[in-house]
Amino acid sequence: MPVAVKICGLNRPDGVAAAVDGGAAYLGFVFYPRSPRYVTPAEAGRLIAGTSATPVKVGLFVDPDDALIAATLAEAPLGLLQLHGAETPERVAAVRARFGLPVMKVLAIAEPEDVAGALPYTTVADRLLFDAKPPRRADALPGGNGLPFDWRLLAGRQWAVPWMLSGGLTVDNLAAAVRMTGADAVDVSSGVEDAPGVKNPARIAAFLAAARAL
Ligand SMILES: O=C(O)c1ccccc1NCC(=O)[C@H](O)[C@H](O)COP(=O)(O)O
Repeated sequence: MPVAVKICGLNRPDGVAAAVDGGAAYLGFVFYPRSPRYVTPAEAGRLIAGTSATPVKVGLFVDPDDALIAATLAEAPLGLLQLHGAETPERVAAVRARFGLPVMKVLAIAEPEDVAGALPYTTVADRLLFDAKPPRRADALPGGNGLPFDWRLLAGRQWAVPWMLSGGLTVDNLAAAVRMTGADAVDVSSGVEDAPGVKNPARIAAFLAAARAL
C-alpha cells in the first residue's frame, strides 16, 4: 500500500532537498516561535522557492490569529494549513473560509475519548492528523515530541475525511504503525533528526525509502 509521507519541521535546504528527492508528499514548516524547528515566513518562502510544485507545502500553526496566517502566506506559498493547537471546529471552519486553503486539524491522542473528539472536525476540516498527546510539563511543546501513542486506538476506524498518523514514528516502527492503524499517510519530525530541530538528510532518505517499501 503506498503511504504518503509528510516531513515536518524542515528548516534547512539540505533537509528540504532530501525530502523532495526521496518523494515526500508534504513538506512541513513550523510557524510556532517556541519550537526548535521554527522558521520565519521569509525563511520558509526561501526554502519553498527552491522546490518543485509537487509536494504540498504545509504551514504548522498553534492557535494562530488571522494576522499571523495572513503575514505568513504573504511570504510563504502554502498549500495546506495545519492547526496544532486547541482550535475549535468553528475556528477551523473560519480559517478555511477566510484563507481559501485546505485545513488539517491535529487531534492529540492518549485515550479513546480523544479519538471520539475528532468527530466534530470531520465536517469542517479537509484532513485530520492524529498525534500523541504532549507530556504534562509546563514547557512541553504541543507536538514534535517524538512520542508514539497507542495505535490500537485507531485500529479499524473509518473517517469521513483523509487523515495522517504521527507521533514518534521512526524507520523502525513505521511498518508496524501503518499495519496497526491502516494509515495511508504519515507525518514524522523527531524520527528523522539528530537532535530537536536538527534534521538528518540521511535519516529523511531512509524513512522515505521505508515508506516506499511498504
Ligand atoms: O515540531 C514542533 O516543534 C512542533 C511545535 C508545536 C506544535 C507542533 C510541532 N510539531 C508537530 C510535528 O512535527 C508533527 O506534526 C508531529 O507532532 C510528529 O512529531 P514527532 O513525534 O516528532 O515525529
